[in-house]
Amino acid sequence: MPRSTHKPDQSQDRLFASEQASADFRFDAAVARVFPDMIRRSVPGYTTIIPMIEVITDQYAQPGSHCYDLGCSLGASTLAMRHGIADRHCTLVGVDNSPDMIERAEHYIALDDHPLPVSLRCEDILQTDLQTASVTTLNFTLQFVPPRHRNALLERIASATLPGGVLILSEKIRFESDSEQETQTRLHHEFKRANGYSDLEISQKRSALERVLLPETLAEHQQRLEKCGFSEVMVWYQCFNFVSMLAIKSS
Ligand SMILES: C[S@@+](CC[C@H](N)C(=O)[O-])C[C@H]1O[C@@H](n2cnc3c(N)ncnc32)[C@H](O)[C@@H]1O
Ligand SMILES: O=C(O)C(=O)C[C@]1(C(=O)O)C=C[C@@H](O)C=C1
Repeated sequence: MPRSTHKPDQSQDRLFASEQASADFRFDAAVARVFPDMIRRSVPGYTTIIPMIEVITDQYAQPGSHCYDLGCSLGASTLAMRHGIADRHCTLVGVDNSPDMIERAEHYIALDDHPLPVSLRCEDILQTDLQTASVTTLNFTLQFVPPRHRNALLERIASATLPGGVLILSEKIRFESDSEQETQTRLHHEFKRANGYSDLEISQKRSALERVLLPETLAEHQQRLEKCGFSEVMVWYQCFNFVSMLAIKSS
């Protein structure tokens, strides 16, 4: 009998499949390698949110302004912004502090045949320079920023945003009501199960994220966005405990 030539798919997320000592989740080389598969199978609505970032960017990108994708990972949200900007003359910047993510993002961006340049910065979004912004995206990034730094970051984004400009903020949220928290978490875990994750994978990833992904309530997000200088805040998408908001600066 010939030996099987079947090779495991290196791009499939099996990172939590075998029993392991709990360590904090990090955006390292192993995560970067499987990230497209991981985020699609873990975040309900991710495959809807990405194309809608293009639609929203198309509505709000102002010629001559900057557009920022903060925590761009492999550039999925950056590319959606690039296509939304189309032929307007904007400066598109993707920022991530994981060198493993930025290295792979360079590759994905080069494969996307489009004339608008993308400038990638391997920097901390808490430090990166922001100016004359019309569209800024934080697609599942703020949740990883330590809570004590979130206010200053959003103030900096709001003050760099031009009148009529927007912030697209997607986050995992928690709920005030224990019963809703329990139900929405169960539904999220069912989504992961339906996407082929085992109970062991779900529980080990949950432990790894416990100290690094710190969700807040929708009310906390909305109040802070308004306090930081956005005049209108709305939820444009929600699936279970994952939401995306649009925060608009008045024109
Ligand atoms: C869930 S991923 C974002 C997914 C991506 N926006 C997308 O739509 O595919 C979060 C990213 O934020 C980055 N990140 C977290 N904290 C950061 C910080 N302080 N500065 C820069 N990047 C950060 C991580 O390295 C990671 O790549
Ligand atoms: O909350 C979870 O269980 C997740 O796996 C979510 C999440 C995220 O929201 O960013 C966590 C880490 C990875 O970036 C992919 C997905």
